[in-house]
Amino acid sequence: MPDTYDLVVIGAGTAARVAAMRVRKAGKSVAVIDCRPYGGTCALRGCDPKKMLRHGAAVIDDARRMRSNGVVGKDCIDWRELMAFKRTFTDPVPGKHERSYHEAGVDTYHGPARFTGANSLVVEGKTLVGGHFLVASGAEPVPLGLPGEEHVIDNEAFLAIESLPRRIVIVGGGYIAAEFSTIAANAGAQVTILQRGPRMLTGFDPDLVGWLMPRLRDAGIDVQLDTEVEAIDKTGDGFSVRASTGGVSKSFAADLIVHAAGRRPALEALDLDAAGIAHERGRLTLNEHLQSVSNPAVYAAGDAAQMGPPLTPVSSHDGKVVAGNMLEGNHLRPDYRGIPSVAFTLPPIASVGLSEAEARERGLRFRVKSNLVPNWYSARQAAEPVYGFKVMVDEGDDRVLGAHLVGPHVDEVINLFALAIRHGLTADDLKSTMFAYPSGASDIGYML
Ligand SMILES: Cc1cc2nc3c(=O)[nH]c(=O)nc-3n(C[C@H](O)[C@H](O)[C@H](O)COP(=O)(O)OP(=O)(O)OC[C@H]3O[C@@H](n4cnc5c(N)ncnc54)[C@H](O)[C@@H]3O)c2cc1C
Ligand SMILES: NC(=O)c1ccc[n+]([C@@H]2O[C@H](COP(=O)([O-])OP(=O)(O)OC[C@H]3O[C@@H](n4cnc5c(N)ncnc54)[C@H](O)[C@@H]3O)[C@@H](O)[C@H]2O)c1
Repeated sequence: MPDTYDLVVIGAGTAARVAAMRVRKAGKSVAVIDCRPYGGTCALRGCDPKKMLRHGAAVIDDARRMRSNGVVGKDCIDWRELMAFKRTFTDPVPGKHERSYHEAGVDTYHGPARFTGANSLVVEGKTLVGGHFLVASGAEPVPLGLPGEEHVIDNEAFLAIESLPRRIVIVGGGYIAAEFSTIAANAGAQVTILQRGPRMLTGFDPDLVGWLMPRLRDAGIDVQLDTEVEAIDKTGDGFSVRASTGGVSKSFAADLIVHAAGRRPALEALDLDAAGIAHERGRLTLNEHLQSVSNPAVYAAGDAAQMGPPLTPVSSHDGKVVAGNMLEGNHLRPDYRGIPSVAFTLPPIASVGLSEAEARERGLRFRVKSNLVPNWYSARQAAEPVYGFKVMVDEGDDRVLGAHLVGPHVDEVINLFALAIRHGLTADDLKSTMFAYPSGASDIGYML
């Protein structure tokens, strides 16, 4: 006999949890399935563990900048202890999540889910029939398609390594490369980033990325741009990563090679065709309500849907949208305006709203204020050599179109610009707000 539910959710990450709990609260029967420990990427293999390790790196970076400014002593990280600190957060997550599902009356299943029909899937050898299905299966690293790819570890493995190797090569130059290199280099590893494009962090403003790069290099990170990885060979004492820059071959010795070359929706194992769920080039084909265009019982959310940027707040937002649509019929659409994004480098770099290039492409009339300001108090009090901004304001209605920041506190300050963009505040609204002084926010008036 199949078990029947109003909603069957594939995945137990952020998007899944928000949707499952809302639908259950409305009195519906819900099952959640995950093939990994409960909690998802953010809590177990992404944002949260990464930021705990990064805090150790930040202490080292702080101490180095304050050297000759009153801070003395040896700065170093005990990697094993730092990892143990991380586990104080991550270890309890699966148990806590699963308990809270049970307390709410949600059934939990463990194992890979695979569709067997338009309204059924199989997990743990059991068939589950659903009124609705939510694909919240997240994302996975893109296959590199290189000889020796099996020697490359992913984010999950990196965030769990028990001892820090001496030489680390990172394939790719986006968020994960920038953040993991910051952690590893400050913890004492020699890190090389191999990025195939002409710059790192392509989702961020190019001028600000340019200002940040010397800080990565000062931390000891060797950034090789326009460098495409081609093959990985096992050597006597580790690996050799073969790459090419403008047709010239190079090789890099490594003890550990980390994947940071992008992620794609995790859909392959689901057998979407068995349920008649349309997909194209590795992405689900969804309507504006995050519902499959070909199987109306199926919705998707978060990294699996990739309608918005693959970030945790987006997964949570999507979860609310799909829960509302499944409960009351399609009436909600995701609203992706003003989503802030931060790469947690040292210092962090942040962005929200339109880029300068997008604003120009749209033919908008706007003013841009941009400057590198290490002489401002916020930077000086932290002996931070990199502090800069670029803010665009519409010439017509004075609304903030986009804000791009690099330097101390910008991972927090960007949220005030996000508030302004999402709620249509003007530059004047922001300028006339009194922010606590001295704080990162107290610089906002001077950026507009
Ligand atoms: C290293 C790293 C750092 C990040 N840092 C940040 C950050 O600082 N800020 C931020 O906003 N975002 C960050 N992100 C992105 C963020 O983690 C994701 O956008 C978010 O966690 C996605 O949530 P989700 O619910 O869509 O999917 P997930 O949390 O990935 O959940 C999907 C779940 O589905 C399960 N699953 C997949 N296939 C199946 C199957 N066939 N059967 C059963 N279960 C299945 C998986 O095991 C997984 O647990 C980071 C990502 C990474 C990789
Ligand atoms: N702080 C955050 O919010 C955060 C942190 C980590 C990850 N994430 C999410 O996870 C996603 C994946 O992160 P990511 O860093 O893996 O991807 P990314 O898309 O940010 O960057 C991947 C980079 O790798 C390069 N690349 C691809 N193949 C290559 C090869 N063979 N050789 C050299 N370079 C190659 C690409 O040109 C690209 O610039 C991000 O899009 C982001 O949404 C977010």
